[in-house]
Amino acid sequence: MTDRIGFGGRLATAFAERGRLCVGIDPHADLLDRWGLPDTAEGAREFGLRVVGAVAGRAGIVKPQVAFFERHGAAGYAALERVLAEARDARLVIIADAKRGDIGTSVAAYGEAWLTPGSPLEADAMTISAYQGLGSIEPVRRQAEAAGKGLLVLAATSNPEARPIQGAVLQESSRAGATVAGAIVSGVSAWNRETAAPSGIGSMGVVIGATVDLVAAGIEAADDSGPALPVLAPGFGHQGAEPADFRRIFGGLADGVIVSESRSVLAAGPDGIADEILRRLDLVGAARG
Ligand SMILES: O=C(O)c1cc(=O)[nH]c(=O)n1[C@@H]1O[C@H](COP(=O)(O)O)[C@@H](O)[C@H]1O
Repeated sequence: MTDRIGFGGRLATAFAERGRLCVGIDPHADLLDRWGLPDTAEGAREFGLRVVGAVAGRAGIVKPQVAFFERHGAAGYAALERVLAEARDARLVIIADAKRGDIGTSVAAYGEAWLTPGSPLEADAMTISAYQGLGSIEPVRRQAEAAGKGLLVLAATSNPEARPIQGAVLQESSRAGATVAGAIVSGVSAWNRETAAPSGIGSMGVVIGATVDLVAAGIEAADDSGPALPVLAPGFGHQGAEPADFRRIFGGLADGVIVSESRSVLAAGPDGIADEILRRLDLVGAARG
């Protein structure tokens, strides 16, 4: 069933009501230890449930990093399903940080897993890579549009090793002369403008690290004729970027920025996380609305 509000609409509501902080759910082994939990699927489940409990009623968006559950095998997936169900019940916007990508027929199976309403792994949006060509993820784009879900396509990631590849300049195609990152941002922006967006934010977005120099990466601000482009922005907190700087960092893309933090929030531990979420929300406070 099509959700008319769509990912962009749910994001706009979350921004207006709870700010734009997204809390990562990354059950690293050392964090589990700090939280007094075992490094097992049960530990990851308990960690995830407690993070969801702390976010609910404070911030509006969570981003489970799938790999930290996947490393526990089938039991890890069962744990993730529980955490996702709890986050859905709490009406949080869920971004599955799955970073999938493949040729069309295979990538569609990923879309079914993460974006199909009723799937045990159902999220509101997923991270995806287009390094097999933007066209390779078209099937997931269609699935997302039909189900009112969102895509966040890796464009310029926060890790410094990404620069030589994501900053490489295209030789052929209609986007010759653009960097890989710039071409992904302009391609996804075009998709975003084509997607019906009843709110001011669209549902097709990108991932750009807050540690990235947008000009050096060849990324131009979206043209402002359509709905804002959702921009999942990790790199705040532990990786060094300051949440309060997000407008300066993202310039013309700032309206769609999701300020994502994992370790900087999670390191507060089970007793401190609720206050830390409120503190980080205050830092991004100017962003509300
Ligand atoms: O897609 C992501 O979320 C992501 C993209 C990126 O460019 N850099 C990046 O760090 N991430 C993820 O964002 C989170 C960052 O975690 P912290 O550095 O602890 O805030 C991790 O879950 C990463 O997998």
